[in-house]
Amino acid sequence: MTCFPFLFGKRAKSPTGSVGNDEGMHNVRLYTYKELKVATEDFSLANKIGEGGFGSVYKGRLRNGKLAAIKVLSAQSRQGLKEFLAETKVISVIEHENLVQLYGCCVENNHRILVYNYLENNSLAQTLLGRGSSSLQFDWQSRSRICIGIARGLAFLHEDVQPYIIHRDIKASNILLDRDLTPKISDFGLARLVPANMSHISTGVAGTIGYLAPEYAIRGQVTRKSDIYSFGVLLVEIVSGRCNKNTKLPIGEQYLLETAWNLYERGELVLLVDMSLNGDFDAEEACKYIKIGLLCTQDSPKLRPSMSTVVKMLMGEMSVEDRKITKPGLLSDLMDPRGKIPEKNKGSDGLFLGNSTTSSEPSTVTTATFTAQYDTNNLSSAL
Ligand SMILES: Nc1ncnc2c1ncn2[C@@H]1O[C@H](COP(=O)(O)OP(=O)(O)OP(=O)(O)O)[C@@H](O)[C@H]1O
Repeated sequence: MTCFPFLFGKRAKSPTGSVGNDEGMHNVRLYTYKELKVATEDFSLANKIGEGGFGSVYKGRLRNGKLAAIKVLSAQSRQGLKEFLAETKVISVIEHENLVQLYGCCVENNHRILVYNYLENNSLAQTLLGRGSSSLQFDWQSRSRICIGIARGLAFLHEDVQPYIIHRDIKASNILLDRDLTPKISDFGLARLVPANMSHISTGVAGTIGYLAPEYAIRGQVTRKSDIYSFGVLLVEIVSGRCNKNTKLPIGEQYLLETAWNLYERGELVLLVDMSLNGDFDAEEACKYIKIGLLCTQDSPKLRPSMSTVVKMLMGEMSVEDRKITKPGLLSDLMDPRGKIPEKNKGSDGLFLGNSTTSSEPSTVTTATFTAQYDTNNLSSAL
């Protein structure tokens, strides 16, 4: 294995994680294609563990004996060498207990391959929300630990990394679990760096519709607050053990957030807690978590708490009760019965106006890229 040092500027450190080192130097490990080929037994089907939007993922054993998840980026998601290495450098210096560690990459010829720490217990999508396909048991304590861990990882990206990172694709399939069910946020490296003093960046939208904040889904407006919205959806999924949408349920109960809001209004939030816990949970805490989920998904980005506040609320260091909770922003509310977004819900320039106030933080507007992927006039099939 070849190891090349890259020069880095000085980066901040946090008590729970680190970004870079004081010497300003960091090694990005460059793997040869041959080593990764050997590690994955020629990228065999037997070693293929997943397929995502960016390419295929293989399990492999590296020469040093460590297991790795080896993500082979598809031709469409391949960047030029310079950009790829720049991004890899940024990602590989970020270390936190709740983030998947990037070991290094391979850039030989046209190959663009990322090598990550391998997590034994799959994603939350395949386990907790995987409808009995996993033997893992998630009692209330482990769910609570998972929620707090994800919140910490995201708070680290949002508030400790300089310049901060917006994940843009927080969802159950991007939360991997290690042997002890410690959650690790994956794919954060595929987000783009947003310099604190920069107002806009323009890149493709990578989110999954059910987790998207309305302002993101309609205007392609990406801020830390849109990540916080997605986290709120995920939080309610973890407590309820349900996916954000279930078409098998009667109309009116299909959208998890809508159900959560209705139950909140009726003072019956406890009914949303996963029945598979058989009542063995701290009801007050579970309801508090759902309330935090509702706060995170408020229609107005301004009303959503920061991730460090969310961590404090989850840990009981800050009260949720003194916060006014209004109806969450629901994309389904903006559509007419045919699944179209009426003109009145869009701005004069074709952007959604809704009833939200403008986010106070710099945002990313990627409307053109977004509409290329999802027809915003017909979101019902995607929702
Ligand atoms: N570090 C890892 N350790 C173990 N398994 C992993 C790791 N990274 C990815 N996987 C597996 O590969 C699958 C695909 O991952 P990937 O991140 O490419 O796509 P995704 O998150 O499922 O979808 P999308 O690309 O739409 O976000 C995951 O669901 C998981 O099962």
